[in-house]
Order: sequence, then C-alpha cells, then structure tokens
Amino acid sequence: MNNIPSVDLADFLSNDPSRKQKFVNEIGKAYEEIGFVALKNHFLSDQLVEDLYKEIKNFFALPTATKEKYEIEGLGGQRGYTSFGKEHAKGKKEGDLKEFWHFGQEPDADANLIEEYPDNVIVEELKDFNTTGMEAYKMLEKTGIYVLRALAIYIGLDEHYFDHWASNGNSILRPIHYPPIKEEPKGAVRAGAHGDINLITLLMGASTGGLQVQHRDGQWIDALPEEDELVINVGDMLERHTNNKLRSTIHRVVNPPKDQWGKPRYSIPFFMHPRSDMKLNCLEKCITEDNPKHYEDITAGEFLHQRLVEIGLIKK
Ligand SMILES: O=C(O)CCC(=O)C(=O)O
Ligand SMILES: [Fe+2]
Repeated sequence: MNNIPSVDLADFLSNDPSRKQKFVNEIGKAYEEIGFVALKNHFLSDQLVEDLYKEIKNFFALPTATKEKYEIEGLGGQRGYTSFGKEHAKGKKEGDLKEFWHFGQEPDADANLIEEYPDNVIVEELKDFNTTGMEAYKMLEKTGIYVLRALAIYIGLDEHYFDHWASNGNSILRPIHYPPIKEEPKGAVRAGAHGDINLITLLMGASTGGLQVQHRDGQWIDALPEEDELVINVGDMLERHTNNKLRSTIHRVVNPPKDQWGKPRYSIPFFMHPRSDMKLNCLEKCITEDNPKHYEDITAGEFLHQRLVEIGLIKK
C-alpha cells in the first residue's frame, strides 16, 4: 500500500491549463502536509533504470580494496566512493549500514562552474558505469526542474524562478548499497532518521520497502511507491527558503525483519542542489504576520558545508 500521495507529471506537462494547475495544487498541498509524493511519468526509461541497477550492483560487488581506490581524501565524500558505516545521521553516533557512490554535476562549459565542481571519479573496471550514471543524472535533473517549476507556481513566484539556480546546480546522484545484515546491528539502522539537506530529492528504489516517513503526529508511515514511481521530497534548503511553507520531512530506512537480513537493498537518491551562490534567505512571499521569518540569511554553499560537518563527511 502506498501511503504517500501519488501525482502524475503528465498532468503538469499537458497543454490543458486545468490539468497543469491540478498537479500544482496536489504537489503543493502534499508538501505543506507530509512533504513527500510518489511521481509517475518522469523522464527515466525502463531501459535506463535497468542498465543503471546493473552497473551499480556490479560496482558494489567489486572487492572492497578495489572500491577503496575510489574513496578520495579531501573531497568530503562529494565524488566517488564512501565506505560502509562512515556516514551517520545528524546527531547520531552509529554509522548507517550502507556504502554509496556519488556522481556530481558536469556543468555546461558556458556556466562558468567547471573549476568550482570536482571532477567525477571514473571506475576503470566497468566501462559503462560512468556514462550510464550520468545519463540517469541528467534525466533526474530534468524531472526535478519541472517539479521545481510546479512549486514556484504554487508559492506564487515566476514559473522559471528556480531554473537558473538548479540547472548546472551542485546536485548529487547517490547509488546506495545496504548489504545483507550479518550480525546484531546494536542500534545502527540502514539509514538513521534525517531530513535531506538539498532543495528536493528524487528517489529511485523505494518500492522494495524499508523507507519510512514521519507524520506530524510522530507516527512512522511506510512510503511504498509503485515500481515505476519516483519518491520526491522537500529538503531542508527548500524548507528554509520557503520559511517552512514547504516541509522537509524526517525519514529513515529501517532494518528488515530478521528472516530477511540476508537480502541487500539498493536505492538511488538524486539530491537536487542549487548553485552554491544561491541565497536561501526566506522568500518575502512566505513571510507573514502569522509566519514570521524563521531563519538567518545563508547561501546554499555555506549551508551545505555546515551540514557535511554535522554528518561526518568533512572534518571542519
Ligand atoms: O534508501 C532510501 O530509500 C532513502 C535514503 C535516504 O533517505 C537518503 O540517502 O537521504
Ligand atoms: Fe534522505
């Protein structure tokens, strides 16, 4: 059963203004309430999804020593491999039961960002790994830009307000492997409760179960989309920019029951970040007498740095 609202991107892309507005209302309402939706008709083809899973499973199946060649010091885990147990949720000491890879932005030459973004790390053992990953990256980015357009309309901004900031933004595609659980996890979980850092997250792979979303009343709800749906949620940057109008909802990935410890889990979130110089200052449209300004002014780059220290990926 799917407990988060389902929306159809085909409505937003249709030439029918009432269907487009229906999408805007549905996603906006969902983000004011639960902060999560399942989205149909994104731009990832079935073939691309299949190819991407194949590459990712092959990568994580490589010997640990081979994977560790790609764990590059000094990048704060922003590109390449991050080994098992290294990242922890903010405020938690146990590392998550996961290892992951990061693909980063390959900006257009005229965006003047080539020097700002570190190069992607190339996996020598798998000839299609990097091209397939970046193909998926671009399709998720394209999907995310439409979602942000819908949200811009919902907030009362120009439809294209986010385009400049999100295109060529500092987004990350993170294939994650949660290996089979071999011994009592002692307080560790596959992913500890957290809010995402970025503007929005587009997640592949939640249909296998394990993802839970925290309702306002404190209860945990299973987020179980259909296989062809992406789970899309608001992150802390967008919550902050909209002065809490759109909610970044706490979520986690729980360990399966003991009889299923032998099964690995794979998921692939795309963390959509803006360019680092975007100001996340609370939008005037979202500040009212009932909802006064909640946050200090900050840029996306400064905010990201703070959070990477808090989750153990950079030292200071
Ligand atoms: O693996 C999942 O389903 C979700 C992972 C997640 O929430 C994250 O990496 O931020
Ligand atoms: Fe997350």
